[in-house]
Amino acid sequence: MTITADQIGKKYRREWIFRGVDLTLVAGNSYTFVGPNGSGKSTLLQVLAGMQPASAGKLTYSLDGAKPLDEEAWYKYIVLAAPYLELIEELTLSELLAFHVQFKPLRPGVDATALMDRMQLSHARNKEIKFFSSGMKQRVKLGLALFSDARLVLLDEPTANLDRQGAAWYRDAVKELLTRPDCLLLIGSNQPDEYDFCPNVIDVTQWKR
Ligand SMILES: Nc1ncnc2c1ncn2[C@@H]1O[C@H](COP(=O)(O)OP(=O)(O)OP(=O)(O)O)[C@@H](O)[C@H]1O
Repeated sequence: MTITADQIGKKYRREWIFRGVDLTLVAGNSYTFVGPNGSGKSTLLQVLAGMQPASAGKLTYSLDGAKPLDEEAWYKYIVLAAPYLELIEELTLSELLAFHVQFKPLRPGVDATALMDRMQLSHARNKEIKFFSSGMKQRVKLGLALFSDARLVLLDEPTANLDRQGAAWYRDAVKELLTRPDCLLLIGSNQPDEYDFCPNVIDVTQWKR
């Protein structure tokens, strides 16, 4: 998977959040977008994920050097974990995982039982998500992102609401993901310990014009 951004920009009403973004993001690598609150990290991740349309420029996704993918097919390759994305609160954890895998299978060798175990949430399998603590919900979001069979993994504020043990679990899981050469990891963060393993740190304020 390679994502190419050619002069992309995003504006809300008259305000450009970023402009003139040129990027080539290649599988087997991780990239972290940093910048102060309100600088546009989440917006850029959402545009790169195709969840928000760019206001200018062109974004292309291509697989293994082949011709660019149709925009309608992008979602098949993407998982995103972010504080602003909601889980389905009425489902139990078991039901949520069963629902999720209908659309996005888990990585080979990982099933729902193993994933609950990896998330250290087996004890809560029959609890409705609405009764989960904020840290438990964050583990679910990260677990679904890190263990789904997706080529593009986007993590916005990955350790939000996690305790020290949860943050250590995140670091182990994300490092395991980085061993996969077919996977492209994008992170939005203000917390160095969320991305200190990442060699490509990109300040989004350079595109604020
Ligand atoms: N739907 C929207 N309509 C109007 N403005 C928006 C919208 N979404 C975001 N913005 C504005 O875009 C700017 C960038 O917001 P964004 O959430 O991308 O920043 P961020 O760097 O992720 O911030 P934080 O570190 O606080 O999460 C902010 O000024 C925000 O108010």
